[in-house]
Amino acid sequence: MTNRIALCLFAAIVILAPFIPGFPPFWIILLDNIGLAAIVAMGLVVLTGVGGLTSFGQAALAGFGAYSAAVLTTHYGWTPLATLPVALAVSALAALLLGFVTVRLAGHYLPLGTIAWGLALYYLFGQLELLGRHDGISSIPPLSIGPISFHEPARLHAVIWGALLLSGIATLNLLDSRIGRAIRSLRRGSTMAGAFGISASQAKLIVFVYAAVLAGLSGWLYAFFQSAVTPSPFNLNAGISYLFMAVVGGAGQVWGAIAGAFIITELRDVIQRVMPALIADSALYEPIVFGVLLIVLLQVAPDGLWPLVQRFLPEPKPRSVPANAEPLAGRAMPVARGEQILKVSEATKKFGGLTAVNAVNFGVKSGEIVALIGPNGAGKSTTFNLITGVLALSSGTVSFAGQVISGIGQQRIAELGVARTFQHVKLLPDMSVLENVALGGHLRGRKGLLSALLRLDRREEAALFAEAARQIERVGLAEHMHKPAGSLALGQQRIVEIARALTMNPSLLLLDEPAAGLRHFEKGQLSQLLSQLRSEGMSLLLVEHDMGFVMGLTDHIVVLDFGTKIAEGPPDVIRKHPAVLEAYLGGAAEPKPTSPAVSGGAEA
Ligand SMILES: Nc1ncnc2c1ncn2[C@@H]1O[C@H](COP(=O)(O)OP(=O)(O)OP(=O)(O)O)[C@@H](O)[C@H]1O
Repeated sequence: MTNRIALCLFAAIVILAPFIPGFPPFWIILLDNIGLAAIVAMGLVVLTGVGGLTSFGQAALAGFGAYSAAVLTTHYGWTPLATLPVALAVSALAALLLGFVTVRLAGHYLPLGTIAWGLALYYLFGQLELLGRHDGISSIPPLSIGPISFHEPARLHAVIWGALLLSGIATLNLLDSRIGRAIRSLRRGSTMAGAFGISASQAKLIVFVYAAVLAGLSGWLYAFFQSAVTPSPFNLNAGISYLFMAVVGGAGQVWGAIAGAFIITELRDVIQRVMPALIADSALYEPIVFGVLLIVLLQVAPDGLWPLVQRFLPEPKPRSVPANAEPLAGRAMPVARGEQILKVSEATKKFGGLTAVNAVNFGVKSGEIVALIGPNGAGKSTTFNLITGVLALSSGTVSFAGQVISGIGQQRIAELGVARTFQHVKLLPDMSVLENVALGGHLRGRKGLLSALLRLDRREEAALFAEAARQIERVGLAEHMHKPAGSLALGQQRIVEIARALTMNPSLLLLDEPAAGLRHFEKGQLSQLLSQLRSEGMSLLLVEHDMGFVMGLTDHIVVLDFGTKIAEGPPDVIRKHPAVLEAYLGGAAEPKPTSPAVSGGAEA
């Protein structure tokens, strides 16, 4: 059973529950509170659980939805339904404005930022005359759609859980989309996302607005549920509570939001019912007991409760790879074979007093494999970062296919067709190899948020996954396609990164230590693959410490030492170059082969 069908069945049962004879009205109210909270927590599933952005301010965003409904119906006589688009738009706009400032904050500054505006908005709600100050707004008319009134609890209950169902399906759709993968990539930092043309700040803003719209929807429903709105349900405590729901339930999982909302709401309710029977002045101790129970819960299930439940559920079926998907559009090589595709001119990078790369010049011709070698700390990875736009040059330029690319930004460089792998593998370990590789095709897709939410992106997704599968087969990892990327050996993870980069369909491929961690025969296979790419016209620049691998494969070698180029030329020349021998072994011998030549080239 798919998640969507399970969600529909579950929501249907909950919606129909009040029609069971003898179903206590009090339970309907409890279920409604759970549903309302779960909608907000659903946004946090994507924002915090998937995107890694912690927000304590979601309750305040729900306030925008609630107050929009309250003001427009009571002050201006709008019909309840007409206020819905406004409530969602106001919440989205507020998130957009707050997000512009907040998502740029990194580390603990981000949650602190959300606390700051969460507090500020709560006090604002309590001060504005229009919003009735701390007394709020009462006498909100019951929700109605045309002639149908939802005054009756069972009906409003159906609307709340119907809204939760739609939110859950939209969230599942979002997570299973090109935009969803971009959001997931945020957890590995903006450098990895940027390498595939994903704007981290844009992805953060999207997820921020999405979570705010869900919070706004919950707030809008709350206004009609309570028939009154005051600032207290939108204070910082409520914001913390929503975050707890997402974390306790299992941040990152749609079912986790529902489980978390259920547990926190029910726990609070049980404490409030049981404690007065046990001790006098129980109200004093309730928050303490609640806090202790939460800590115990988090100790027992640090990843949340839903992953514990999942252990008893059948394994989800691996994603099927469409056999007859349309091929993705290709990319013409930007320069003719043999012409210079990459030119690094006087590239210099200073970190404070340290010159990591010092006026380095070299080039890569189309259809050529060039190696950048040098002892540890020579400046190789820094040079990669300068070429791919991760770091800004202190001086000098980098040109790609005749166009200066220094300063144009990581994303634009990726769009031009420069793909890379990383020295320290940057995969999403919980995601399958297939999904990780599909991330590399981000720029080859076009479908945005709306298409993802409405699932109008299936053709494009099929094409992206077919391409990802093709690249995985190409690098020889077909049997691992459906495994979590983190379960593979480190050497294999490096190969997954190559498949991911190839899915971008690059003209220039930069590989940072691709052979590290591979066994002898795997190095042979990798060498064959890279030779094959070269014969297809792709250009490659690689950083590699394995001299046997480098000498047997490359056409040209550039040697750095202490940030300065000390030699360049074909492998035969480099192997005997006195400056290279000096840099590597103090002049005692040739650069030491750490593996035999693997591509039929000369042994180092
Ligand atoms: N962000 C940074 N801030 C300060 N210094 C840095 C930074 N990045 C690199 N360096 C320094 O720049 C020098 C070159 O580092 P780089 O990582 O480019 O070397 P490398 O040749 O790739 O080495 P290795 O083979 O060990 O990976 C080193 O001295 C390193 O400590």
